[in-house]
Amino acid sequence: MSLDYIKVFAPATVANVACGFDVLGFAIDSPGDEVELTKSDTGEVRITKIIGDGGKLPTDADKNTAGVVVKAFLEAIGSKQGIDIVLHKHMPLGSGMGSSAASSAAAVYAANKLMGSPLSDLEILPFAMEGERIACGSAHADNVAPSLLGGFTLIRSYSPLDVVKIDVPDELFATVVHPKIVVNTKDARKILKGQVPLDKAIRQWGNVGALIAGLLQKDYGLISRSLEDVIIEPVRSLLLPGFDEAKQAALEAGALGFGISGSGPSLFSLNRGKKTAETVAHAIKSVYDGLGIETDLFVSAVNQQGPSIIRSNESDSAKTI
Ligand SMILES: Nc1ncnc2c1ncn2[C@@H]1O[C@H](COP(=O)(O)OP(=O)(O)O)[C@@H](O)[C@H]1O
Ligand SMILES: N[C@@H](CCOP(=O)(O)O)C(=O)O
Repeated sequence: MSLDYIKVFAPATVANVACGFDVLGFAIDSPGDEVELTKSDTGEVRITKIIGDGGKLPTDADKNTAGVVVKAFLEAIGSKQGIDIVLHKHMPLGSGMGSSAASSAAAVYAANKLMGSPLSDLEILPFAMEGERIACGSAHADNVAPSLLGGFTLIRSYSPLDVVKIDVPDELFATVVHPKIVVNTKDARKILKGQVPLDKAIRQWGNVGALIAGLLQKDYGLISRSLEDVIIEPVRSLLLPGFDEAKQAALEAGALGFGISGSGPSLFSLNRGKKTAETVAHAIKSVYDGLGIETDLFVSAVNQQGPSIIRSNESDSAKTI
């Protein structure tokens, strides 16, 4: 039986991880986006339905990340296959949890499977990056790489693309708090300065190297000392009400470190143990409760799986036998 229909989930992500602007990111278990892809004989890639976006997202396949990545993938493999896409959005747009990237990762992973997996997961990453270009004008990979490959990823180089997966300690848990305000990645990139003073660069690359060493050596003290961003956070935190108070509350509640998730407004902390991660989540929530801003809380280990197949016409037919 040929694969004609597939439904795939891809996870939300925390990009930057404090010191690693555009180079570090990790996946969490939930939330995430789902896509359903069905082969058609139209020869076109179409977004036929979007559920859960409140009507905010474009259904034009050239404007929605899910459509853009499938088109880029089909073109690269020289296929004229028609594909209909149903997108289930489970994340608000402009959340800082890699909402646009989760759609891209799910869609390109599903398309590759539907076409018989001609390419590896690493080979389809550049198509997922094209989704980010549409979403925010920059083809950064620090959300799409962990969403597509799972785990904690480091982009050593963009040209040529060189992605490294980093092992993390089992006891490491992330807290992600989404205050219900919107920050568009495009806008949050525009306010950044194009140049970095040497003293700040020295401090930042020291932190990136040490964070990776801390993760690999399971050295929580080193992880904690390295979760510091002296370049991006001082600028972007000005956009985020309650940021300083939330940071203080998270650190007092036992977080190893705290920062902006992606371009915000979501905030993240890394913690030793699930219990601490939950305590930290509630400490941050209290700050936002005090400001009258609603929050969604997520606590998760680093998701190692990346995308998962929820169903397909093959799995459906296997069930009916
Ligand atoms: N499938 C999609 N999911 C989310 N955003 C999308 C999608 N397709 C296009 N976009 C556009 O991307 C922008 C949101 O992306 P971004 O600001 O990076 O949010 P996030 O930080 O949640 O990823 C919006 O302008 C939205 O219209
Ligand atoms: N490195 C990017 C990451 C943006 O993440 P998002 O989840 O806010 O889209 C940046 O910081 O601009």
